[in-house]
Amino acid sequence: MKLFVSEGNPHCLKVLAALELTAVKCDVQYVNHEDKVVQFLSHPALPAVLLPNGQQLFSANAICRYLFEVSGQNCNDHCNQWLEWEVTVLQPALLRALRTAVLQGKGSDVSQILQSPLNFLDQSLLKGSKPYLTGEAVSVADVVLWATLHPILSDSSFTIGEHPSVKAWFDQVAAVHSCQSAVQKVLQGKGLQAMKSYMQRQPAPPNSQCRDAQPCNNNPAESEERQHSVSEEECEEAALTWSKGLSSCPATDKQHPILPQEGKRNVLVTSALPYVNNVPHLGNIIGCVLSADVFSRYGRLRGWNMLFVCGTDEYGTATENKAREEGLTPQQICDKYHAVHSSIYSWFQIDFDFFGRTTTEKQTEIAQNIFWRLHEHGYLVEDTVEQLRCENCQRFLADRFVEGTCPHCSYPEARGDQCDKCGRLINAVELRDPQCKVCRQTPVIRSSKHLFLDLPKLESQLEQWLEKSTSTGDWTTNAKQITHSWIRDGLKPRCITRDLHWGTPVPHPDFKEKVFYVWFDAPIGYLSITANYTNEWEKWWKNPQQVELYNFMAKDNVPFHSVVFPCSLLGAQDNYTLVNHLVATEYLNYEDTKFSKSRGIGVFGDMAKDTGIPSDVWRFYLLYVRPEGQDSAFSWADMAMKNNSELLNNLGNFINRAGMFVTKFFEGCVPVMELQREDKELLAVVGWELQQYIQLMDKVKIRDALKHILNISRHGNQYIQVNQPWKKIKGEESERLRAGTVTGVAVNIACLLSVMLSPYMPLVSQTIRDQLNAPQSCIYTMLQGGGTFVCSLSAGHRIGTVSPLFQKLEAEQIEALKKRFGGQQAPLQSTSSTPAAAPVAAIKVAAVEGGHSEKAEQLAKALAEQGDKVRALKAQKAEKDVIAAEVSKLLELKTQLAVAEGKNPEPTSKKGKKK
Ligand SMILES: Nc1ncnc2c1ncn2[C@@H]1O[C@H](COP(=O)(O)OC(=O)[C@@H](N)CCS)[C@@H](O)[C@H]1O
Repeated sequence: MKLFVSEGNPHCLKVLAALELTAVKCDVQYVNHEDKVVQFLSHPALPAVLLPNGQQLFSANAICRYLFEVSGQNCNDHCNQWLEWEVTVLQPALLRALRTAVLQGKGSDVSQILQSPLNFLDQSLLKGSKPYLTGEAVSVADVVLWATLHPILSDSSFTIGEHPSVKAWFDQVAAVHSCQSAVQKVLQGKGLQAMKSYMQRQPAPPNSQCRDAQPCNNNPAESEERQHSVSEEECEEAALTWSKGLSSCPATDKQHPILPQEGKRNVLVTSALPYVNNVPHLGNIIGCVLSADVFSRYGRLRGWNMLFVCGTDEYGTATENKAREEGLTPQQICDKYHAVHSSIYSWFQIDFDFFGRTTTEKQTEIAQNIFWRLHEHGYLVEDTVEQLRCENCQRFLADRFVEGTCPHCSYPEARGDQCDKCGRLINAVELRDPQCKVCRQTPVIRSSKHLFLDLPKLESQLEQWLEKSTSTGDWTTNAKQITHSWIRDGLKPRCITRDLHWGTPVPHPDFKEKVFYVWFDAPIGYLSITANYTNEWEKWWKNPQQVELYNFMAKDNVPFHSVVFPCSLLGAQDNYTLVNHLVATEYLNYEDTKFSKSRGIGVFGDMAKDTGIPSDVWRFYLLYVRPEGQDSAFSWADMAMKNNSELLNNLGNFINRAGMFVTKFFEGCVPVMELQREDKELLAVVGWELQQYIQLMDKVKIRDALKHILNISRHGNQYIQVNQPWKKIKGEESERLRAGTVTGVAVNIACLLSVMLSPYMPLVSQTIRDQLNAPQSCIYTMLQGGGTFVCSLSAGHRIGTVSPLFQKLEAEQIEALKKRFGGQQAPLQSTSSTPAAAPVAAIKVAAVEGGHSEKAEQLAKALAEQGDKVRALKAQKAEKDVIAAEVSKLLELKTQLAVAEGKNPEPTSKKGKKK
């Protein structure tokens, strides 16, 4: 066996380390970077190994794996997964980092490029709590990842943030003698500079940002770079794929009820169930239903057997309050707002297979069944709780409906769960002078017996399941982190009953006046909604062997889906399907503030349709700014800009031009195409973008995948611009032929774009296919496997009538919309004659708005947001220091507001405040 390596080649480091570590017998030959060791490749590929049977390996990871296997150390699934991650995420990022550092001298960019993969590695090592990646001993995965990271992590001139687990692991592997010796051989003690000559010979890497969790770089210059690095083989392969044309597709019409099928990928998709007591805002829409819809549509196009369910979450205090506010019964509120939700989602083209609700008999039946199973297996415990009860309102008060004087700092407006002044957590019964926030009467303390889900008893089962689910499924990083922090802090029993009327009744005779807590009840809604769709619901929900479950939500919902609900199902011991892929977004904010249902801040689902902007454009923009990895913001000005630049000038312009050339220059029929090198390069680049799109969509990176669609139309526009078919069509025969080829390739790219757009902009996608008269099978063919870009509109194909797809959004129009819709939520027409009571927070804001300056208004807003932030952090059980820092900002804002309102910044007496 012979191994060929070159000095200064970073890929050779891992191979030499693996060779020494495994002690496999092998001749090592040093060659130049340009030497073509593997004859049948058009470009030099090093390292390479010549095996005893004459075959060659020329992927560094494959060589390492081979060496370990020969020495009897096989790579298990976990190890394979790390190798996969290294090659698809870490290595592209590292090469980019090396490129910027070594060739462009921009060492400061390295940290940003590597932040996301290093965070991921750090978290995984922390969670795995083993010295090495796959266990107690060094594996091929450790060698490969260590070698990739070595050039950067061993150079102290880079500051790349704190990754304590990575550091400990890296130092351990670096201390292995074989690794040190490999470093010496490859870098010759010259550090990064040893790699300069190798790096200079490498083509610019593809836009690898889009492969990991970082925001996608949408820079056309980088796409151009990718085009220049296409090899001869890639061109030929792309042309061969293209020439295969369409394959016939199986029937894709949905047959209800959709049930799991043998031999199919059966995918059950749930979107979090939005609360029925209000109109959903844009944050709710992107956080759950729209994201789930895009993934379900994509899955269907891929030929997976998908079922997508959702519905309204209808029980709980919030509904009771809304009913009181609107002078309706809770049931009337549910009926009214369920219809409002349905109509909003249908306008947004959310293609549920079933949109149900939680106030149904099936819900009672299934929730009570799970309850009894938990009871039977000893996972419920009783405890007595002291609560505040308002005799005037005749109900126990949830924490957020009581206010009083803080027992710690005497602040008179402390809430039932915390004091906004001193930041301490409060038990509502400890408040001095408590008041019911609805009627302002003084509540009394009553003891009440409740049932608790014994989470500590279920903890080990939960951890075992989590280990498997998070390592085999696609859980977003925030979902893993939030879950991890809950487990880290230790699980406590959780109360699952409430002294309310509006809820699923607790069936136990000792608790017959009580109902289930909404967060025990709501996720059971997924099951009952499916049961209302089909009697055979258990084929989805008691079938983990055959079904893969995706849950879509935003970060605040995570612990209920990753800890509490799985514990309910595990404890019930009925072979329930548990979540395999927990997909949580961060938050979408509104301009520079937070969406707020109670204060009516932001754009709400019902307003969107009144703007006159098509629902596909709303979908596009929300998906373009989908809070993947970090919070993002809806901005009117940005929406107009993205519409005008990306949809109109880029995507729409390309598709329209391609179609118009066919219409104008070729009488509506796709011309003959004779592919040249330049066309094949484009096919390869477009094929590569398609593959990236599929890889990202498979991993539910919806926002990043969208950027690849836009890259394709950018490539297409550039191709048209360079080739100028409108000029060539007037030239000689060969030029006219060239105009035909360019037009034919372009219109086929337009067809591909319609397929890729389908999950995002269903109407626009269908309109493009109608305009191109494209065969239905194009969708099926192009999304098969890892993505195949074929010629679907062959020469002679007659297209339909082409017309523009998008309209410009003018600055004045957007300003007017912002004024009209950008502030407060318009009240929905109430069906009762009683005027709707304004929520408490809204009254406070209104008071400030009425009497004081704009500054006070801004501060009031900021204060409310900061209050939300503090509460969210507490709910997420964030670190104490983090909470304390945010509480001190909150207090500072409070003082500033008091000053802006001309008041004494010290807390005023409650009596004075009320006046
Ligand atoms: N600002 C936001 N950005 C993204 N996603 C958000 C935002 N605010 C909330 N959400 C998510 O929306 C859905 C629905 O939220 P809602 O408060 O109406 O309902 C619930 O949280 C529960 N009824 C869910 C029971 S399964 C949710 O996923 C939020 O995380």
